[in-house]
Amino acid sequence: MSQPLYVVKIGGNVIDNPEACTRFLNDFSKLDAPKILVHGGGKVATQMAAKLQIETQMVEGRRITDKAMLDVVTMVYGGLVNKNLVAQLQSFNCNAIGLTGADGGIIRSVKRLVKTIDYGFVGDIEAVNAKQVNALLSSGLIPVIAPLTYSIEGLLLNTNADTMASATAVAMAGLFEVNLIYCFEKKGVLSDPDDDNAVISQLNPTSYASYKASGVINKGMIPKLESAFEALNEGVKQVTICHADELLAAAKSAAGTVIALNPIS
Ligand SMILES: Nc1ncnc2c1ncn2[C@@H]1O[C@H](COP(=O)(O)OP(=O)(O)O)[C@@H](O)[C@H]1O
Ligand SMILES: CC(=O)N[C@@H](CCC(=O)OP(=O)(O)O)C(=O)O
Repeated sequence: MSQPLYVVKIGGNVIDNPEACTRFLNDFSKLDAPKILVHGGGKVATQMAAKLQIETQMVEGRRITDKAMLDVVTMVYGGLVNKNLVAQLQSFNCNAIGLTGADGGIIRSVKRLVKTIDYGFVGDIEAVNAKQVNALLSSGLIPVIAPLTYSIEGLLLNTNADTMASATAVAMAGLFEVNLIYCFEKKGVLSDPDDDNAVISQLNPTSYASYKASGVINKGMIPKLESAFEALNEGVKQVTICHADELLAAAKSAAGTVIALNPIS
């Protein structure tokens, strides 16, 4: 059996809350296996853009990214957020190295082309260089990956952080037994968006389709779940969506929503 690897994604609402973010990073540093952190930061980018009088527009969980917005997200994700996470992890004895998908050529994408919507500088992931990521892990470093990728034409592209985590988990599944954990500010996927305790303990494609059709699952939860199912379909061993304070319990399948391809008996 191959070695375990955690791929953990932390969302923007937690990053925007300094105390919650510090608690999460402390727990992340305690995960007792090789690990990778993929971060978002959408909320911070929206706030920074507003300060610069740049309006944010999201379509189906993705940010419309013109050149001005690309400059904002590059500064916020690749700089401010990524480097602060790395510095804090160092204080927890976790030797983190901050990277965008362009660094070390780890995540390549193509400019997103959708006939009806011009997303601008947004990337759809094409390839993850698992060998390069593994070289970092082998030298004892903990990769902390910002949601920016590169194209073969040399563009830097804004890329949904949930799909970055899923694609990274899938690529690493060839080398490790991967446990993918999405952490955010709710206790899991909720059956009632107004009740923070209404956690769905297991979600499969059939129950997902029905919650989505009824509007219970919406917005940013859609790319998160679609990338979660894709990860399982492509060899990732376990996928969980949980509160950032419950990472260590979720790592033992004891918290959050477990995503499954078939109903779990
Ligand atoms: N059924 C649901 N359960 C939990 N959250 C949901 C649900 N449907 C929609 N959401 C929304 O999805 C958001 C998470 O998506 P997103 O904002 O992209 O998170 P992240 O910051 O982790 O990337 C939650 O903050 C919540 O508002
Ligand atoms: C293309 C696209 O939408 N990119 C995302 C990347 C950040 C992200 O995904 O952040 P969260 O995980 O905090 O939502 C964005 O700019 O919002």
